[in-house]
Amino acid sequence: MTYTTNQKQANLETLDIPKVGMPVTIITGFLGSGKTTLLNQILQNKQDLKVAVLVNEFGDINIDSQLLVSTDEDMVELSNGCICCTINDGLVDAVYRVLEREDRIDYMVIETTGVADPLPIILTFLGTELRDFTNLDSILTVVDAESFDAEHFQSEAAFKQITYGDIVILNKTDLATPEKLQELEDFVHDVKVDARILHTTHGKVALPLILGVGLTPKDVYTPQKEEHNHHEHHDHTHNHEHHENAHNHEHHDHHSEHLVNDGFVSVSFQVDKPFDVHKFENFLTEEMSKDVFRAKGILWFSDSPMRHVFQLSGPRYQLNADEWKKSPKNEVVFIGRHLDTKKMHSLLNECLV
Ligand SMILES: Nc1nc2c(ncn2[C@@H]2O[C@H](COP(=O)(O)OP(=O)(O)OP(=O)(O)O)[C@@H](O)[C@H]2O)c(=O)[nH]1
Repeated sequence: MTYTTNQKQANLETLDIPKVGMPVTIITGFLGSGKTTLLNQILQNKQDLKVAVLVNEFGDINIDSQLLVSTDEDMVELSNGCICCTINDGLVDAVYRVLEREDRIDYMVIETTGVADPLPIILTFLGTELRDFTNLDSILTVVDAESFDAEHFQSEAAFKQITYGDIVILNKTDLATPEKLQELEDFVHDVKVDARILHTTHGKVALPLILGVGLTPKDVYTPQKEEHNHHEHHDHTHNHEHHENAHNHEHHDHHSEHLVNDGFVSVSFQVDKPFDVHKFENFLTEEMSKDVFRAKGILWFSDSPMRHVFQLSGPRYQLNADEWKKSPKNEVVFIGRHLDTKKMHSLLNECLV
C-alpha cells in the first residue's frame, strides 16, 4: 500500500506516537549565582537548535522572563513559587505542553529557583512516566565563585545543589582570586569526588561542554513517593503572606508541611509610579534590611526615560539602563531570610515620587 504524506501524518496522529527522549538539562545553583546569565548564553549561542525553556522563579513577579534573550521560536514557560508544589501542579504539565507541541523542539532547559533542592525535579524526570519521553542529560550547578564558601550560606539547598550537580560551574571567576577558586575546587571534590568542574565568567562556556553530554546517572536515583527528601519540615502556612498568588491553587493535603525554600522568603513590590533615584539608592544603602541576600527588578525612575534592570546579589548591586519593552512600571523582588514585608513596603512607598 502507498501512503500520501497526509495519510501518513493522519495515521501517526491517531497512533499518537510520543516524541521520545527529549534531552533535558537542569540548571540549578544558589540565589544570584548566574543561572539566568548562563541560560542567556545558551540561548544566544544555540544556533538553530530549538530550545524550550522552563523557568521556576522564586517570588510572585516574573523578572527573569523579562531578562531572557529568547526568540519567538523558543518557548518559555514560567512557574512561580514553592518548588514542590510547582512540580506537582505545574512542571509536569509544562513538560507535557512542550512534548505535545507541533513544532519541533530539540532541547529543554529548566532553570530552578536558587533556593530549590534539585532532587524533586530530578525525580520528576526519572521517577515518573516522563522517564519514557525525556532524557535527563545533565544537572548543571552554577556556583558564585566570589561568595560561595564551605558554609554554603547555611543553606541545605545550596549544599544539595552541589551534591546533585553532574557539572559544577564555578562562575564569576572575574571576582574570585585563584586561591579562592582552588579552595572551591577542593570543597566540591570533597563533596563529590568525580565532579566535573568548569570555570566561567558571565556563564560563557562552549555549549558542547554542557549540552548533550549524557552525564546524569539514571540508576542512582530511586523515586520516593510522598516524600520530599528534606531534612527539616516546616509548616507551609507561615510563608503564605509572601506567596499568596503562588499558593492560590489547590493542594494535595500532604503538601501542607515540607521544607519551605530553605527559610528564604520573598517580598515583591510593584507599582505604576516611578521612584526617586536618590531615595531608592538611599533605601538600598541605608535602610534595607541586611537580611536581603538577593534582589532583582525592572525599575522606573522619575528622571529617566529608560528602564533600569536592577540586580543585587550579596554585597553588590547594579543598575543597567535599556529601553522599555512595555509601559513603565516598577517591579522588584527582594529575597532573604526574616524579611518584614510591611516595613519594606512602607520604605519603598516612601521612595516613590
Ligand atoms: N561580575 C560578574 N557578575 C556576574 C557573572 N555572572 C553573573 N553575574 C551577575 O550576577 C547577578 C546575578 O546573575 P543571575 O544570572 O541573574 O543569577 P541567578 O542565579 O539567575 O539568580 P536567581 O534567579 O535570583 O537565583 C547579575 O547581576 C549578573 O549580571 C560573572 O561571571 N561575573
